[in-house]
Formats: sequence, structure tokens, C-alpha cells
Amino acid sequence: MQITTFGSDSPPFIQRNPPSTPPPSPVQDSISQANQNPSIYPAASILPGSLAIEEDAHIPLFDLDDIENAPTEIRKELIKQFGDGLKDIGFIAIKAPSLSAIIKDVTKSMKTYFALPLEEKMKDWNSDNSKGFSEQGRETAAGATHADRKETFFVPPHFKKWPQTPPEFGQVMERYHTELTNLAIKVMRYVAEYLEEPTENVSETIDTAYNLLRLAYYPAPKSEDHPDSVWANAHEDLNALTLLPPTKVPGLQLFTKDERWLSVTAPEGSLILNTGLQLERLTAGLIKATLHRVQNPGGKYTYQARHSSIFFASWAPEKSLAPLKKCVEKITENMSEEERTTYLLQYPDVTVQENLISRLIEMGTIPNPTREQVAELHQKGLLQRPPLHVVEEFSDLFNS
Ligand SMILES: O=C(O)CCC(=O)C(=O)O
Ligand SMILES: [Fe+2]
Repeated sequence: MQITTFGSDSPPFIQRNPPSTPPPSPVQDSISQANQNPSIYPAASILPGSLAIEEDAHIPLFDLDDIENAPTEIRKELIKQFGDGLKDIGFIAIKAPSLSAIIKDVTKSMKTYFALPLEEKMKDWNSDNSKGFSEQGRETAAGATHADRKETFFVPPHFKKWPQTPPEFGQVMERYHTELTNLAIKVMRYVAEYLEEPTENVSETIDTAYNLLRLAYYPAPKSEDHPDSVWANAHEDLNALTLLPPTKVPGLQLFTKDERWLSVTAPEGSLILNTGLQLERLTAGLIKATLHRVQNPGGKYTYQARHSSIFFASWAPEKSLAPLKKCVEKITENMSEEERTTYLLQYPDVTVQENLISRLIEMGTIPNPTREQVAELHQKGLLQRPPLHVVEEFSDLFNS
């Protein structure tokens, strides 16, 4: 099965929404609390400044050239800081001045495109929502009461049906896709070095063929918008790693380990980098996918729109996400044998593709999975948080 062509409500493969029912596992506590407790997982509001996140996450900024050119001992230290940033905060920034020109072109093209009348953009809509344009209201996070307030243009690998306006759109996006694939491969080499793994275990199958680009236009809030509707509801990314340029209008927020929402910003000429569920599985949770969302920050930005170009790097569908031995040793070193066994149940030996399908079922994006699909995924230790209707339909499988 092709991974990017599921019939779904939303472009698949990108985000894991927080589950509507809190997960039982202790390691998911922060997420489940976030869902249950409105004071730490507040509904968004567009009222000026009402929920403005003024506190910045202060994500660390790295220069990959510094790492590359550093003498051995300093390189070791820089790699440690780089990996610890991903492990402890989940988001870092990397300097990318050579990409400034293409990022400018991408932003210009997408601004022109999204400013077109809706009827025009709808010509680029595809019924399976897995590529091209999607209008507002197409994507609702599981458990959320309102759809994300955004329009998107989704560019899967080998995309060919480019919009006519602006004429350079396709060429610009293809160039951006290639540049960011190269950068993702480079970043993964540093991740491998941090994990003390051979490069091929980590960066090998990051390839243009699996990487996806999502252009997002978040319209300026209007006074008639429902106060609970946000630009993008809280989620974790499903892929291996995500790269995105900082935007003029802020709005990206991460959920910290001590359960606070903080704003994610980075200097111009850099890219923000966060990691997704594929890397979480491969590292047995050593580098976890961090919960994040996008919402208008209020204040002087209250009535401003936002444009964002998000690049999702992924491994090949057949790659095994069985946790790497060294990562397992590190993360479980202080656990008892029993704790270790329980902990590792959440990271079974599954492929990228199996993980993706199970997540899409959990999110409701594949609403009617077959009995065979459910049985196989459940037997592999996936579908740990199945939607209620799936449990009811296949209760014998879940009770066995
Ligand atoms: O627009 C952004 O800043 C991030 C969007 C995002 O998290 C996503 O599309 O997965
Ligand atoms: Fe995301």
C-alpha cells in the first residue's frame, strides 16, 4: 500500500493528535493530563492577549558548520548539546543562512497562492486529501471540538499537479524539497553520532521519496471565530524529524516536560527542528516526540495571518522501528526488570508503515479498519489507544 494515499480526512503521515481518551501508560501521563486538565491544556482564544504565551522556550541554536569543523573533543561536546536539546526540549534551531533565498521564494509563492479565491484553490483539491489543496475545516484533531483553522497545500513525493499561479510555484517547492532532504540527511548523521550508532542505522533511508512538505496558511482570526478554534490543535509529529523556518507572526508552541506551553521562536536565517514519533520509537523514547500546537499569540498579532512551510522527513515504509539496543540500555538503566518490560511494551518491533497505519486508525483518519488490519497490528503491540468504536467492533481481539 502507498503510504501517502489513504482515503482520510486529513493529509496522513504528519501528526499524531492527542488521544480523546487518556492513555493508561504512565509514560504518556503528561499528554493524558494535558487532555484532562483544562488549566494545563487550555482552550485557545483569539481575544487580544487573553492566552498570549509570552514566555519563550529559548530553544538552543546550533551551527552545523561549527560542529563539522570542530576538533574531536569540542565536536563531542557540541554533538552532546545538540542531541540533549532534542532529548530534553524536543525542539532546537539550526543556522541555515544558505537557505534564506529559497525560504523567501517559498514564502512569496505560498502567499500569492493562498491569496487566490477559494474557488481557484479548490481546483487543486484531491478527494483523498493526501495531496494538493485542503480548505479550512478539513482537519480536526482527535478529541478536539473544532477543526484546525488553516488552509494547506500538501506536497507528497514526486508531486506533479502544481498550481498555475504563481507560475514558479512548482519549481520553487521542488527546490525546497530537495534542499531540505539534504539537510535532513545531514542532521540525521549528527543524531546517529549522538546515539553512538553507525550512520546507516539512522540516516540511511531518509530520502526524497518519503519526505513530505506541507504549506500552511493560518488566516487572520475574525471576531466571529469560535474562541476554541485554533490554528493547529496539539499533536506530535508522526515522522522522523521536522524542519520549518521561523515565521514573522509567531504561534508555534511546545508543551514542556513540566507541563507548560511555551512559544517556539528562532532567529531569521535559521530553521526550527523537532522530532517525531518514528525517532521516538527507534530510540525507545530517549528522544521523544514533543507535543506542540499553533495558535494566534494575541497582543499585536491578534488580527494577523500566518504562513508556514513545514518539511517532514521520514524513513522508508519498510524500515524497522525496533528500538536500538544502546538506547534501550540508556533509558532503562535505572528500571527494575519488571518496569523495563512494561516500559518496552510501548515500543515493539514494528515498521514505519505499521506504525503509521496504527496511528491513523487511532486518530480516526482510517475510520473503518479491516478485521485483519486490527488483528495484525494489535498482535504486534500496536493500537494501544484504539478508538472506542474499533474496540467495540473487534472486542474479541482486544479481550484475548
Ligand atoms: O506551522 C507551524 O509552525 C507548525 C505546524 C505543525 O506543527 C504541523 O503541521 O505539524
Ligand atoms: Fe507538527
